[in-house]
Amino acid sequence: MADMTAQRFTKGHGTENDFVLLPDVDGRLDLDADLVRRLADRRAGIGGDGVIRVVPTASSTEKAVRAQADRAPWFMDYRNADGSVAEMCGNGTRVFAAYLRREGLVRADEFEIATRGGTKGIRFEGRGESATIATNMGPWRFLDSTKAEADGFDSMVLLRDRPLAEDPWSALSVDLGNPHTVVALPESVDLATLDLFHAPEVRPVPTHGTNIEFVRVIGSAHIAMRVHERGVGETRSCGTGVCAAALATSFWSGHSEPTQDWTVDVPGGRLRVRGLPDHEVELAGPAALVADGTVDLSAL
Ligand SMILES: N[C@@H](CCC[C@H](N)C(=O)O)C(=O)O
Repeated sequence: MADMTAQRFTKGHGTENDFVLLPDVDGRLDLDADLVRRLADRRAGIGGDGVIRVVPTASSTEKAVRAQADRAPWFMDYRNADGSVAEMCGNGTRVFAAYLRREGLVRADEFEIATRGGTKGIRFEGRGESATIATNMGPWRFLDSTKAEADGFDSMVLLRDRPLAEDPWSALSVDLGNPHTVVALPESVDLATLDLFHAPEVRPVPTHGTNIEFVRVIGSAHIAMRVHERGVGETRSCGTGVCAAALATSFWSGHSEPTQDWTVDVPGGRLRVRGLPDHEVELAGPAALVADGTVDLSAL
């Protein structure tokens, strides 16, 4: 009899935003929040910012996902390290795409994948491990476009270690399928020394939580960013966050849509953000698959 607790996995990352990939070609794996937390645990498990189940779209239990099956045969079932489910993961799309290609599950240079945030287009630029992978992240929007247009900001962010007497920082909420709050750091604040260990406070409190990006402009269409991710904590990169940061900064510099490519430096590397027609945005960067193995799920 097959050992049902022996599960194959691949470890991968996109600009050091790291994931445990679990192939589930029969759609039989019962991936609950507790199992995700155990797999993502960096001491007792394999370790990762998130877990990605690689599953045929048609086998998903989620109706909105199954509806994508005609265009996108594979579903990126993404979970945060705390076990919560998220709509989208930008870096995850590239790692997922690299895995599908390496395993021969997809052979084309351009194809679509299913996510909870809708179908996303993938395009390989170049071949081999050094290929850049571009994801059409689809449509984006400011959560409160009226406020964005009027004030440039719609919320406030305060770090837990900063005295309450200090002014909170102004921020803008951007929806990339998942929620983001982008902070334009005042000149006097050093991005590198921010303490992002604790979740920053956001006002008004976002209904479904938020990922929070801290941004510093370092050149023409070039920013540096750090992020505190919903359901994870500080990570070394966040693809949807990088798009939100570039879109917000471009907006603050007077462009309602990005008019040129933006370069975004994160602690784990560098990513490219490009505005696309129809209010869509593209994210491009590397993906690496670094280890393969088998995990005994009953031992976690
Ligand atoms: N790291 C991801 C985003 C993952 C989901 C996020 N933590 C959320 O809960 O929305 C990315 O690369 O976009």
